[in-house]
Amino acid sequence: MRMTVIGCGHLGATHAAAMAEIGHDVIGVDIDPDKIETLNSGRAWFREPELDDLLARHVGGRLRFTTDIRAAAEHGEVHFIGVGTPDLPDGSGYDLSQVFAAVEALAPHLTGRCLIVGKSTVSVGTTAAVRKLVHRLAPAGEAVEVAWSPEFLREGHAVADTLRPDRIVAGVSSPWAEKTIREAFAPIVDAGSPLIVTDPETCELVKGAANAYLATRISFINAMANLCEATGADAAVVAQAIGYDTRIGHRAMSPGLGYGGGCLPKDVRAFTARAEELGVGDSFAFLRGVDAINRDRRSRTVERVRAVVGGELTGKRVTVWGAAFKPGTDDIRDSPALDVADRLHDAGAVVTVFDPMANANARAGHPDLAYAGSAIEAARDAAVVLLATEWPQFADADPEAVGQAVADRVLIDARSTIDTDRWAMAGWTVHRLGKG
Ligand SMILES: NC(=O)C1=CN([C@@H]2O[C@H](COP(=O)(O)OP(=O)(O)OC[C@H]3O[C@@H](n4cnc5c(N)ncnc54)[C@H](O)[C@@H]3O)[C@@H](O)[C@H]2O)C=CC1
Ligand SMILES: O=C(O)[C@H]1O[C@H](OP(=O)(O)OP(=O)(O)OC[C@H]2O[C@@H](n3ccc(=O)[nH]c3=O)[C@H](O)[C@@H]2O)[C@H](O)[C@@H](O)[C@@H]1O
Repeated sequence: MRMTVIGCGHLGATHAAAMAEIGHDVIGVDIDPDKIETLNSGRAWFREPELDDLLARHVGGRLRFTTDIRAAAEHGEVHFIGVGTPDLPDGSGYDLSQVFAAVEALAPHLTGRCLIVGKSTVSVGTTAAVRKLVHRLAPAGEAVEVAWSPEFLREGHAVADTLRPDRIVAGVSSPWAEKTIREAFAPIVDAGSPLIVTDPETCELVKGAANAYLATRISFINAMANLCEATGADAAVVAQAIGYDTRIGHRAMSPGLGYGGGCLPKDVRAFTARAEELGVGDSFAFLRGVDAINRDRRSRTVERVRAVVGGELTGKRVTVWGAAFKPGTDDIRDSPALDVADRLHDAGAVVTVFDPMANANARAGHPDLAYAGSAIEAARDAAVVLLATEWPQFADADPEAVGQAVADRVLIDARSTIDTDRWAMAGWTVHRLGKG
């Protein structure tokens, strides 16, 4: 099929490359010429495992990128929308301006039958609003249909999650839209991923529900972490023990510093705001708690560092291992690690950060912090090392080699990832968040 993907960021560039991989003829569109130039050279403008291989394989063949929305409009039978949907600064919902700008740019060039498929995360009711706009602006009128098929990929696993998703969900309004979506995703469905076809409202709510539920699990175990820290108990063991119940499971249950990134935090807030707008805010009041617990973990982490260095941060050398919001990416959007690093810096600590992938983005966005080229270099003369992003190379680091760099062998594991005994054998005092 001939397809376009509008918005070539973490979601869109990955989706475009994956659609080419399964045999479609794809044009990716973005408003940022620098991103387009990088993508047309066969690599992504951000770090994502496997993505550059796919881009290198297909760019110049059945995949190309452009800023020319008109050319793209003429090319596509299916137009995916993958632009950003940040939350509004006052937390009252999504800022949908990128979605509406993309549709306003695309629709006037649509002169024949085609399907617009939203992939961006939006609140319930957005498909209907987009459909109305499209029918007003497109010369082909109602021959242009609008469906939604939200994305569930995780950064760091984006390619695998797109090519072999746990499920695909599509919200459609006609048999033709369903048939077109089935054709678009056929190779993925044939390989075993279930495709759930539903109405657009249910589909929009599936995405909101999934992220709200994942965030709730993480905040639940972090509320347990608060309780464990107050009682001398161990939240990691609680998570492990309850997780053996197959109804509960072990994933998205790791206690520590809490969730960050460009999605879970804003999606929880926007979902809650939309429920309030629709008069069912009381049913989702607990999600305000989920968000509050998550924010509080960052404050508690700062306080733990302060306590460990003796109550006064001014002039104390603190190493922060990690800047990305999670391992496997250079994405620093709403990164818990950098938020804590900033707060430590603001409280007078001398903070040095190292991240295996995200140093450059962190330096650009947080220029007041100091950065090092390796985990050991970052630890030089430190009074405490804070492991803030769960990169495996931090857990695997040689405690003796790091020990020779630091002033004091004191480590705070904010991600429940360190083998405490191994570090203790090398003379380290290890504090683990979630353990009293
Ligand atoms: N990053 C992720 O892991 C996932 C993201 N999502 C959702 O996907 C959407 C996109 O997120 P990301 O890819 O992370 O954002 P991003 O910020 O990486 O990418 C958005 C892209 O859209 C481009 N853009 C903005 N306005 C445009 C327009 N009018 N026309 C064409 N391009 C335009 C931007 O230049 C940027 O390259 C959001 O709704 C997000 O919640 C959903 C699942 C996973
Ligand atoms: O809508 C989205 O954009 C995506 O949001 C998340 O994906 P992602 O943000 O890439 O990362 P996760 O692996 O879910 O981690 C999010 C945050 O939670 C933290 N986390 C994760 C798991 C855990 O047990 N504890 C915990 O604190 C991570 O460190 C990270 O900061 C969802 O997992 C995806 O399914 C979804 O598509």
